[in-house]
Amino acid sequence: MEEKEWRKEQERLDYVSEKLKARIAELEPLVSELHNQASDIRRRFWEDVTVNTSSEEEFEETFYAIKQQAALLSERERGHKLLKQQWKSLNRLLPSPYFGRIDFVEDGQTAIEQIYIGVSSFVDEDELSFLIYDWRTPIASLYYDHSLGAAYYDTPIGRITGTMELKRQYQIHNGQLRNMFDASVTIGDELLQQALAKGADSQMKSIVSTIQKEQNAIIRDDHSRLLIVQGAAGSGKTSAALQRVAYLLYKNRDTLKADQIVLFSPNPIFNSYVSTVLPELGEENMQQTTLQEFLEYWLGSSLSLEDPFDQIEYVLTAQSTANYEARLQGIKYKASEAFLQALQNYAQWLEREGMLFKGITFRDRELISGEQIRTQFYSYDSSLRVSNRIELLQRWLMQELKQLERKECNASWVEEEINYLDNEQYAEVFSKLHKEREVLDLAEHYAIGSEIIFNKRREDEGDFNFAEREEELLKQMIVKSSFKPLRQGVKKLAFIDIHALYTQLFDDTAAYREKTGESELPELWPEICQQTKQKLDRHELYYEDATPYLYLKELIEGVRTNKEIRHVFVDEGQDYSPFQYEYLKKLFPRARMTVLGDFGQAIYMQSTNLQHANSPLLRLYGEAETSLIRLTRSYRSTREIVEFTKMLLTDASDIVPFDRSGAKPLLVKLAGEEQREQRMLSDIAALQADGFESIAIITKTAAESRAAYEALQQQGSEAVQLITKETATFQKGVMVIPVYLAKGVEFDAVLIYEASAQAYNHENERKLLYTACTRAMHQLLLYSTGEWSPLLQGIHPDLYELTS
Ligand SMILES: Nc1ncnc2c1ncn2[C@@H]1O[C@H](COP(=O)(O)OP(=O)(O)OP(=O)(O)O)[C@@H](O)[C@H]1O
Repeated sequence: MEEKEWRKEQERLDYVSEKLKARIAELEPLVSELHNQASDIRRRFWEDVTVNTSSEEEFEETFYAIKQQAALLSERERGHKLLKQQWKSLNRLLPSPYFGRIDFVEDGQTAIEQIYIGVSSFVDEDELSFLIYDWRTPIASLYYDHSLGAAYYDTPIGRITGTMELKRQYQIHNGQLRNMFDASVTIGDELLQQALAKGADSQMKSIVSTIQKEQNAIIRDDHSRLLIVQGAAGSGKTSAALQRVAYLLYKNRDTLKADQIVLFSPNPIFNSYVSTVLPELGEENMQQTTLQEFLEYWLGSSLSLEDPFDQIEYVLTAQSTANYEARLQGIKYKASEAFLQALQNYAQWLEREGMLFKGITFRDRELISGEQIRTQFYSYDSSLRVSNRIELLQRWLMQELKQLERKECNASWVEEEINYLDNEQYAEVFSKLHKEREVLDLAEHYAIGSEIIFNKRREDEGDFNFAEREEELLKQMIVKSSFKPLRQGVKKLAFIDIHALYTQLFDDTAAYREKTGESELPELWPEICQQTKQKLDRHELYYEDATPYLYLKELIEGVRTNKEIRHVFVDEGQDYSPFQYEYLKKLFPRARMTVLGDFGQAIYMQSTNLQHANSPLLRLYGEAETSLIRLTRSYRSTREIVEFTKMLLTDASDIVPFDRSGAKPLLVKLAGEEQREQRMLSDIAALQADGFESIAIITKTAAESRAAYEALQQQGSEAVQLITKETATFQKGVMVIPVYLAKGVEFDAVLIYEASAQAYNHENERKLLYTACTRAMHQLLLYSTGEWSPLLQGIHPDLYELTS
């Protein structure tokens, strides 16, 4: 029976492969023909239109000929692009046309429908029979959501119910059936087992053939304004997010383009790690950025911004420096909703008083003083919002500048400057004069006419005084170009002194309370104020100040929104502050948001709990518009690693390992650093001999990474890469990496460089250690040159091996 089934399936596969090949062969000449046609049109564009502007009619004709030619070209180019896409997607299908099948009988029908599912649809010549269904079609969701028996799927016209009689998975390589499983309950664990047993890669892979039911709910969520996913380490949050992007692009293909989706990722390495998933699924990549990149862009070059990596490095290493405690309190407070509210109140206070403007100066003269601007600002109707008044102010300043510019033409420096003009500038004035002269010529005909008709003497030719006019124009030109930066400054609202407005918030406690109405302040507020001001005075900004600074800027200047973006994805969402979420919401008013994260990995001080009953995230869009999905099953690591790592968390009872077995984590105790380095190198050699290609030595900080890298090199290791915050991509191999840069990424084996009490001693280091250990897929080794970290001491000895 089984052999017969296998043969039948191989026959169908051969049939579909032949069809695919035939269609590819059919398309190939069309693709290249359209390509040739388009290049031909482009090449001969100007040969085929006769440009004639001698009369209005000829001109019109030329205009339409060009328009027609351009339309023809764009139609051919569009046609070519479409066919090429089809051709590409067929070629993508060819080696492995589908990965699943379901047999479904709709209620009230007798016929069994066989649905084969692949990465894109393929329809037979009759244009009706689907030989392959795209995994994103409504019917394909049956495959992910149901097991045998009663099943249903939702379509735009309603729910279809029926019975699923068969669910089958295939492994197909190069058109050959390699494996076939009939699944019953979940999507065959066999395929998943095989997928998870594979080695780590420097690029993430798509999970399309093994998407799990709870992940499918994330991928296909169509209704939430905000979708929050709280998922354990390795539960497939990032994978599901990328599949979701592909789904959204498919479902809304007529209205949504890839560049209307933006993904905020934790670091540049992660960007390159995930960049191949969507192309693998035949879709274009969405926009990817980090919050840092984004903040830097909006802050411009006037301030130098600390990055989150330097901030965490400070938090982890600067315990003994002065004001450390104040900085920590500052980081926390500036991330809070309370500070957000304080800034909103401050903006209201500024409606009445306290606005600060920079005067407009020109050649060391103050043309318009800050005080004048302020008086003008407060002269506007006080019921107008600050941002509206700023708009009025901007117009007023432009007018003022226009008048001042006119006056400035008579200044003595302008006359002097005329002598230094270069030829080009003269030529420009000359051509302008010439144009005026032409206008004059035209006017001449008119003047002769009117002289005769009205019997009135026209103005003398000599009335047009070239020399005088030339000087006047030259002066205007000089002043205009010197005023250009002033006008640009007004356009960019440079006259608002945001720097001083933000700084004055930190003047003293009483003033802060008065301006913001804030009552609860961090205990060390005076120190926080001092620190913040010192930094601002150096034209630098702490990372925790960046978003509030920009937020205040937006409150005053009016929000600079991006209405193009329809979907915002935030990965490692626990690392963003409530403040930052509020900011993102404001910036992308037309976007839906998907936030994926794990509070167990919240290593930054500004973290947000994603699922807590009073999580600020739940309030962001209101609970009615928010959905929360929890993922508890962890796919990345072996059962042994998950059982061990979950004990590192205080509340991890609901993390469930996927049933894949491997070696227990190994704790290696060593007498000193040199021994540790030697032992590590020999362990790495053994791991490589076992076939593990991607191995990470994870350290707590960047400083420790550098030290580890140097120590290992001294011990003779050559092929180790050091990963720093500047590293944009990584190759397979052995690398040393600080834990916060390894976020979101995974390795075959992870070696924790130093897991002693000296390295991980405090509660706030728990999540760091957890994040580091959960990067391991197959093997986890921890080293210590001293007492074991107290965070490890509570773990039951059965869950690991101990050696020295
Ligand atoms: N349904 C699935 N089928 C196959 N592999 C899966 C599936 N779900 C997750 N995985 C694999 O598990 C690993 C972890 O997935 P992913 O990185 O998406 O998890 P995550 O929740 O974002 O992890 P973390 O929060 O720890 O960064 C990846 O190797 C991914 O391919």
